[in-house]
Amino acid sequence: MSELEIRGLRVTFDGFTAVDGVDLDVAPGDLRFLIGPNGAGKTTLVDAVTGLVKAAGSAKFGGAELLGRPVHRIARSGIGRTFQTATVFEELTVLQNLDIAAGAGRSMWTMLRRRKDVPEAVARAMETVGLTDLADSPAGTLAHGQKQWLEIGMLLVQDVKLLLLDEPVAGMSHDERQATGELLQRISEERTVVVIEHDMDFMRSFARSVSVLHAGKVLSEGTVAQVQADPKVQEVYLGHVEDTAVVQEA
Ligand SMILES: Nc1ncnc2c1ncn2[C@@H]1O[C@H](COP(=O)(O)OP(=O)(O)OP(=O)(O)O)[C@@H](O)[C@H]1O
Repeated sequence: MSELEIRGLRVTFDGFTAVDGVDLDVAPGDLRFLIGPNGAGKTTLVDAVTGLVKAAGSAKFGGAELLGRPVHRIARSGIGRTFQTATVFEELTVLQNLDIAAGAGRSMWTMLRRRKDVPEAVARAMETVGLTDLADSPAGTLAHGQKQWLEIGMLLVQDVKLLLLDEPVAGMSHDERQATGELLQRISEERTVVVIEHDMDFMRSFARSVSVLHAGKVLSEGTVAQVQADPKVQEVYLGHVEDTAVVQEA
C-alpha cells in the first residue's frame, strides 16, 4: 500500500494552474526523487501536501486525507519538510535546536539549560546526522551542509514518518552531497523520503525511484534507468541547457 497517495491534485494561482491533475504513489521506505525543469510544480506539490497552499483533488497519508487540514495538524500526523534555505536557530547550539524540535511539554528554560542527560531521541538523531561532536556548537557556526543535516535531524527527533526535502544538497560540496545521500539512504530504511532535486548526479546516485514533473503534470515515473531512457524526458530536458546531463550521461 502507498504511504502517500495523491490523486488528481490541482493547484491554481489566479487562473494559472501550477499543479495540473497529479497522481503520485509513494511506498513506505521509498527514496523518491521529484525532478523537472524550473516551474514544473515540484515545490507547489509539496506545499499542497503540507497544507501551505490550497489544492483540489486528494492527498492521503496512511489512508487519511490531508487536503483541507491546517498545517500544524498535517505536521502532527507525521509529515515534515525542509525548505531550500535551512531554518535553524543560529544563536542556539545543535543540541538546543534539536531539543526545541523535540520540545513537547518542556519549558524553554529546561531546553536552553545545558544538561548532561540528553534525551535518547535527540542523541539518536544527532548521531544519525553526524553532529554529535558538534552538540554544543552554535548552529550559526556550522558549515552549510551541516545546517541542512541539523534541519533533517530536527525532523527525526519529531519522529516524522514522511520527510519532504526541497533541494537538500543545493550549495553543498561534493563530499557533503555524498554524505547527505548516504544519510537519506539510512533514513529511508525506517521512514519515507521524498526529495525535490535539480542535481542529476545526486539523483542518479541515490534515487530509489523518480517522478518527473513538467508543466504541472507527471511526465514520467520509474527507476533512474527507466526515466532516463524515456524519450519524453529527454525531449523536455534537451530544451533546458542546465539540465541536459540527465540525458547526456544516460
Ligand atoms: N504563490 C504563487 N503565486 C503565483 N504563482 C506561483 C506561486 N507559487 C508558484 N507559482 C508558479 O507556479 C509554477 C510552479 O512553481 P514551483 O515553484 O512549484 O515549481 P518548481 O518545479 O518547484 O520549480 P523550481 O525547480 O524552480 O523550484 C511556477 O510557474 C511559479 O511561478
